[in-house]
Amino acid sequence: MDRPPLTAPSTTDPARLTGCPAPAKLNLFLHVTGRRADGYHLLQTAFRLLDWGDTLDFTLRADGLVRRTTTLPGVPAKQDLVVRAARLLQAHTGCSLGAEIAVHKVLPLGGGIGGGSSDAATTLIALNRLWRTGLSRPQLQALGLQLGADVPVFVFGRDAFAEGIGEALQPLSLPPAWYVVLSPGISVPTAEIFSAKDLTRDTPPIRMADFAASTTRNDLQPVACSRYPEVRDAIEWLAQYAPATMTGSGACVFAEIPSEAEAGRIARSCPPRWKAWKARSLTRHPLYEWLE
Ligand SMILES: C[C@](O)(CO)[C@H](O)COP(=O)(O)OP(=O)(O)OC[C@H]1O[C@@H](n2ccc(N)nc2=O)[C@H](O)[C@@H]1O
Ligand SMILES: Nc1ncnc2c1ncn2[C@@H]1O[C@H](COP(=O)(O)OP(=O)(O)OP(=O)(O)O)[C@@H](O)[C@H]1O
Repeated sequence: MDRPPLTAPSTTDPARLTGCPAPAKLNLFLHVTGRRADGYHLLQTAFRLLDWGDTLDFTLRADGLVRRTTTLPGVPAKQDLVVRAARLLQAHTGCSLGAEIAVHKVLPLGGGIGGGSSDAATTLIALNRLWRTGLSRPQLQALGLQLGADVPVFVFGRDAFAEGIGEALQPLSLPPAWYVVLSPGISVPTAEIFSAKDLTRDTPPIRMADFAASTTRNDLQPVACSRYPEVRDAIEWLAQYAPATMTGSGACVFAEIPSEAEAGRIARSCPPRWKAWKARSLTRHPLYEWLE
């Protein structure tokens, strides 16, 4: 069955925001160009937002408590990026209000499609509205960066060419596209891939203008494939249909497909041990208009 598109919820109830979308992202390419003194890696990447994601509900609490009302296997509430995002916004603004947060998880965990990061960004955007804390988009991007390198792009809310550790963002105009995203059913820990001895860390920087014409790749892919053969197998399977690449640090892999019908056919023919979805690109984050 087709999914309805991710859209902003109605905001008529001042105490509740229901069905706030948290879209997935793809890294169309990812080059590791260096390493900072603190161990974080300098990257160049193109982020593409997808019309496929989690949804979150927020209910105001007057007592200042932040409570997660849903469970996420393997992730205690205190470590959940949505709870951490809410507490960070509270601490940063001195806000005395709290919230109940329900996360309706659709995106696979540890998939390189930024699920946790996007949930965190949606929490920052939604609570900034519910709590009337009035932070601007750049202020929320900076706050998001404290939670993870992938959070700022979701607050930025558009496809982006990224540098730095992924936080220096320039808007990227890309034609609409359909993708098949395939999850080989495993989680790949991002830190393990970045810390691998055999990771190439000296790819020469490209210019944003050259992105489409350059030969690009995901520098994290060979490392993930050698440690997690399922990722390599998934790329090989999808590559029968179109050039296939890993997103982020894996485990998901994707390919751009010329039509929705073909993307649907490929997704349906995915081997039963894996999961595949068709997904359309987004031009803007569905909550884009909630920030100036
Ligand atoms: C691979 C990507 O998904 C590409 O968009 C991101 O770079 C990862 O972003 P993320 O999951 O938000 O990552 P974080 O939670 O900030 O970092 C997880 C771990 O990955 C490593 N890390 C992450 C980002 C980066 N530019 N360099 C790194 O070396 C660090 O060891 C860090 O401890
Ligand atoms: N709300 C959340 N949703 C998913 N994972 C979360 C959440 N909060 C904390 N986590 C933790 O973060 C880890 C990475 O999850 P996530 O799904 O964001 O990975 P990812 O798609 O590889 O992200 P990225 O592309 O940003 O590296 C999970 O394995 C989990 O332990």
